[in-house]
Amino acid sequence: MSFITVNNLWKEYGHTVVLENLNLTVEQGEFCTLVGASGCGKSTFLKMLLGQEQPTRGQLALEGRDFPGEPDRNRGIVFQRYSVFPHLTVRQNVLMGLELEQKPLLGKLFGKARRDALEKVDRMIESVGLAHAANKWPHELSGGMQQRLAIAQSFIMEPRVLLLDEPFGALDPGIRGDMHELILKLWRDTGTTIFMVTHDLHEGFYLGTRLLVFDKVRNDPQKPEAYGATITYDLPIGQNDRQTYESIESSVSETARALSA
Ligand SMILES: Nc1ncnc2c1ncn2[C@@H]1O[C@H](COP(=O)(O)OP(=O)(O)OP(=O)(O)O)[C@@H](O)[C@H]1O
Repeated sequence: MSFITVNNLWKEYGHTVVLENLNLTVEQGEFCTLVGASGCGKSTFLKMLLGQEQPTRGQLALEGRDFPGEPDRNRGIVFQRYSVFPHLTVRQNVLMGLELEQKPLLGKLFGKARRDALEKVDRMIESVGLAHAANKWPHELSGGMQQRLAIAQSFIMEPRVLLLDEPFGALDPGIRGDMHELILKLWRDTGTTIFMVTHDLHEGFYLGTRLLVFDKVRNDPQKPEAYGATITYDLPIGQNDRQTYESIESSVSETARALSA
């Protein structure tokens, strides 16, 4: 049995078909990168994996059972825009998830439980390269550092599935390279299954283990909402040639033009 099974999955909003007939199996520990034209439903797919949206039709299974319909601690998400708490320091931001999990009502840990949690927090902060900034406030951090913090917040919860929605999209190209190394290191250390959306086809072509291209195979210019996107390429990373890259780039650009027309 596969870790994640997607079987003839559809997502519609009213009369708009966003995703159609998605079929996919993903094993535990894979790192899938999702690319595709803007509006092709990549974030919608992540939301279904998170439990924030439900499929209209088809099956989405985790270890053979329907995905839990609500977000839970097994699934974490990092967005492009920093999602940290502005009124908490770096250390408090990372501690927060553990406190809420262990003490959902009080939101505070005490004594040994707090010391143990803080040890874990400090190890995590160190591993994302923020040890020197542990007591700083989010507004004192650069964009890259805030994103490191958001990543630490997610990994501290040890999610089995981590969803990254364009996590590096707002960062300078120089910083993105460092972030790629960071996410690959954390992924290797933890074995978390990752789905990462990116608009950068280059990024999709080398980061992780597998590239999934979301694209429309049918399009009616008179009724653009009639057909959704599906997975048109499912390729192992590192085994792709120039020609494949160019044909993906050209078909994604064509869909992007059609969607923005
Ligand atoms: N809650 C909603 N209600 C109605 N339509 C929605 C809703 N959420 C998303 N959509 C529509 O679904 C389509 C896909 O959106 P989605 O954000 O998943 O695309 P995307 O591929 O992630 O785009 P981008 O790359 O720009 O983030 C869009 O046309 C969007 O307007």
